[in-house]
Amino acid sequence: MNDYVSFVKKMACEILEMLAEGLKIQPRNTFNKLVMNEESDSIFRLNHYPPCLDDQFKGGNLIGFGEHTDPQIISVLRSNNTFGLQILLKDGNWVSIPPDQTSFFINVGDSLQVMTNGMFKSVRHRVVANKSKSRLSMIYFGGQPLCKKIAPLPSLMKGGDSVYQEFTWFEYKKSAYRSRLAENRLGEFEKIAAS
Ligand SMILES: O=C(O)CCC(=O)C(=O)O
Ligand SMILES: [Fe+2]
Repeated sequence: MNDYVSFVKKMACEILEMLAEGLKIQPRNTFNKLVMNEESDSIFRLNHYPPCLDDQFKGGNLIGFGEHTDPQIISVLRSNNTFGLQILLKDGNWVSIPPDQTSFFINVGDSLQVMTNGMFKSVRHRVVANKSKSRLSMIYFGGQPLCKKIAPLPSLMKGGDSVYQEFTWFEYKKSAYRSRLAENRLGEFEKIAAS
């Protein structure tokens, strides 16, 4: 397991470096150095969703993991071949992500959304229970140290305004623990546009 975590951490860092390069951010290690920092608040989670019998569905979706956005910078998910993960589209529809045990599913976290001033979105997702098969997933969440300040990068504001106030990862977590899973945890840090 330690080997797997080291591998996905390295991959997450390489992806973050490529993102910075694509966005012409200098230095190129702006994002990945946060995850590589010895004090980075990264976690690894294993989820198991047992199959749910038909009569528990009562016609609707039975939720295995409620809707939310991932808080950290980047999430690297792998699952078995069981459907369940869905993402919310802008039009309000949920779409299923086809499971593929040979692929990684990469998610932008709230922190990356803030650092890119909303250019990259942390997509809302959830897991619905499967009627016949159990789902297993493992996710590495690459985060920053608790004391690190999170704010939009000046080079990405291009003369526009910052959409978020600066806050520390510790402040985000403190406020997230007080909130419900489905809440927009960035709401508290959004700047109100002057009218
Ligand atoms: O189990 C999954 O596919 C996703 C779980 C998830 O979104 C999470 O652990 O944050
Ligand atoms: Fe998630």
